Amino acid sequence: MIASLGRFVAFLWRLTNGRIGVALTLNVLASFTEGVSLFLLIPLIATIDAGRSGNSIDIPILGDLMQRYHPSLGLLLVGFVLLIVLQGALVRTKTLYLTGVMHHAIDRLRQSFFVSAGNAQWEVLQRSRVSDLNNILTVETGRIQIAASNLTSLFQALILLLTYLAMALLVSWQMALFAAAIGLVMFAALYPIRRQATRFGEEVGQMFREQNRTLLEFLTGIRVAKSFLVEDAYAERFWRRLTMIRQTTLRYAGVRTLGTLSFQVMSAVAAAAFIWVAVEWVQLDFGRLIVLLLIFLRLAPRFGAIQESIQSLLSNLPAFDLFREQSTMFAEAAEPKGEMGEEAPSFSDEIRLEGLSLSYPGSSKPALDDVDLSIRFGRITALIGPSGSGKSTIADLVMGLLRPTSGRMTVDGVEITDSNRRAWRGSVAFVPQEAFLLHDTIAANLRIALPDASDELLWSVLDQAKARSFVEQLSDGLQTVVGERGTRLSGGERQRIALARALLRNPWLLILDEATSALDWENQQKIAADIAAMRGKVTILTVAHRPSMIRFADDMIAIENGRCVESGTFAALAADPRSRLAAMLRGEGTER
Ligand SMILES: Nc1ncnc2c1ncn2[C@@H]1O[C@H](COP(=O)(O)OP(=O)(O)OP(=O)(O)O)[C@@H](O)[C@H]1O
Repeated sequence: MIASLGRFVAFLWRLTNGRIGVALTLNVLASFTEGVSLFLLIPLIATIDAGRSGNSIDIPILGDLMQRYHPSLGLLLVGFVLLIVLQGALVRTKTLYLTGVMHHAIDRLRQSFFVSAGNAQWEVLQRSRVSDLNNILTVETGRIQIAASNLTSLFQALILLLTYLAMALLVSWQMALFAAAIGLVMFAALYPIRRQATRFGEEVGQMFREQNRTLLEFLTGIRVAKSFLVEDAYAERFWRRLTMIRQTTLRYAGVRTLGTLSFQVMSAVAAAAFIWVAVEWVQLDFGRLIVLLLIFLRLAPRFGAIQESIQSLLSNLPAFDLFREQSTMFAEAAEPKGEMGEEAPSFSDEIRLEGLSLSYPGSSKPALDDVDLSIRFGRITALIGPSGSGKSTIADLVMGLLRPTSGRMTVDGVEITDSNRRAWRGSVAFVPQEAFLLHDTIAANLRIALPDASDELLWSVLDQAKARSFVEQLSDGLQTVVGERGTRLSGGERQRIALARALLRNPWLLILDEATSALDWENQQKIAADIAAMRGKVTILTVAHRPSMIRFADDMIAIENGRCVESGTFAALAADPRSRLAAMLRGEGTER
C-alpha cells in the first residue's frame, strides 16, 4: 500500500512535469496565512480583554512584536481581514491552477494509454477485451483523477495540521504535544477502516469491469441477443451487476460513515480531555485556552478530512495499480516503429515464407509449423485448408501483424523484421470476413484508409469494386450514413465498400480473408468476378473455403495442421485428381 502510494506520488510528479509542486506550494502559502490569521486572534483577545494590556502577552515572537509596536485593535482587525482575503485568493488561485494541471495530466494519461494500446503488438492486443480497455480509459482513469485530488487535499490538510501544531507549540508546548498524541491515537484506531477502503477499491474495480463487459457484450451483439430473445437475460445480468455494485457501495458507506462517527465521538472525548488537562493540570490562562481551543476546533475537521481523504485515496488507488499493470504490458509489447525513414521493401517479384513457425502466446501447439511458401507478384494466390489449419495466421503474418517465432519472411529477398514490419504493413490492404464500417457516411468509411482522398478518387475505387451503381442510387450518394456497423447496407454492399476502401491504399498486396464467406452465392460470384478482373493490377492473396472464391486463382497453397501440404498453379493442381484442390472442387471439402 505504502509502495503503491509512493509510486503514485512519483507518477503524478512526472505526469504533471512537477507542476503539482507549484500547486502544493500555493497550498502551503494558503495554509500558512490561515494559520497566521488564527494566531492573530491572540493579541486580539488580549487587546479586547479590558483587564489586560497587550504587553501581557508572553508568547515567543508575537509577544515581542506586541511589546515593540503596541498595535491598535483596528489595525489588528484590518490585518486579520487582510490575511483571510489573502488566504481565500491563494486557495482560489491554487484550485484553478490545480484543476487545469490535473485535467491536463489525466488527459495525457488517457492519451498515452490510447497510443500504447494502439502501438502494442497484435498478439498482445488480441488477448485484451475491448470492454476492459474502454473501462480503463473511462472509469479507471476517472478513479485515478479522484485519487490524485484526494492526494492533494491530503497534502493540504497535512500542511494545515502542521501549521496549527506549530502555532499551538508557541502557545503551550505541553498542550500541543498532548493534542498531537491524541491525534496519533485516533489515527491508529481508525486503521481497520482504512484497510477496508483498499479492499473496497479492489472489489468495486472488478465489479465495474464486469459491468462494462456485460454492457459492451450486449451492445455489440444486440442483433444476436434479439434474435435469440435473450434481451431479458442480459437485462437481468446487468441488473445483478448493478445490484452487486450498489450493495458493495452501501456496505462500504456503512464502514466509511462508521469511521466518521467514531472520529466525531473520539474528537468530543479528546476535546473534553484537552480542556480538562489544560485547566486542571497545565493551568493555562484564559486567553491561551481560548486560542488553543480555537486551534483545536479548527484542527478537528481537518483531521477528519485527512481520514476521509486517506479512505477515498485508498479506495481509488487500486485503479492506478491496474492502469500501471496494463500500460506496462502494452509498453513492453510496443511494436518497433522502425528506424527513421525505414521504407517498406519494394515488391515486384515474390513474398517467401521460409521454414517459418509461429506459436501464439500460451499455446502449446504451434499454429504454423515449418512453413515454406511463395506468393508471386501480380498473381492471385488462394490459400485453402480445413478450419483451424492456420490460414488466417498466415494472412496476419503476411500482412505484418504477427511475428514468426522462428524462420523468416522475405519480400523480394529482403527479410521482414521488427524495423520494417510496420512499413511493410502500410503497403498491404486487408478485407476481412466481416466488413468493419463506422456509423458514418460512405465517404468517411472509405477515407479511413486515406483521409485526404478526393471524391473523384473515391468514385474511382468504388468503380473498381463495382460499387458505384449502388452508391449512386442511394439518396445521399457518398454522404449516405451506413448505420451502426453498416447495417443499412446489405452484406454484399458492405463487402464492396470494404473492398473499395482497401483499394484506396493502392496496395502492393491485397489480402482477402474469407471476404465473401458471409455472402450468398450470387453475391459471392459477383465479387469473385470483380476480384478476377483485378488480376495483374494488384497481387492478391485470398483465403477461402469455397470453390467459387478460388476458381479465379492462378496459384494454390493448401495448409493442414499448420503445415504447407500442397502448392502449385491452379491449372496443374486442378488437373491432378489426387490433389486436395481437385477434391475441394469436386465438393469433397479440404478435410482429409
Ligand atoms: N489469438 C490466438 N491465440 C491462440 N491460438 C490461436 C489464436 N488465433 C488462432 N489460434 C489457433 O491457431 C490455429 C490456426 O488458427 P487460424 O485462425 O489461423 O486457422 P484458420 O485456418 O484461419 O481457421 P478458419 O478457417 O476456421 O478461420 C488454431 O488452432 C487456432 O485455435
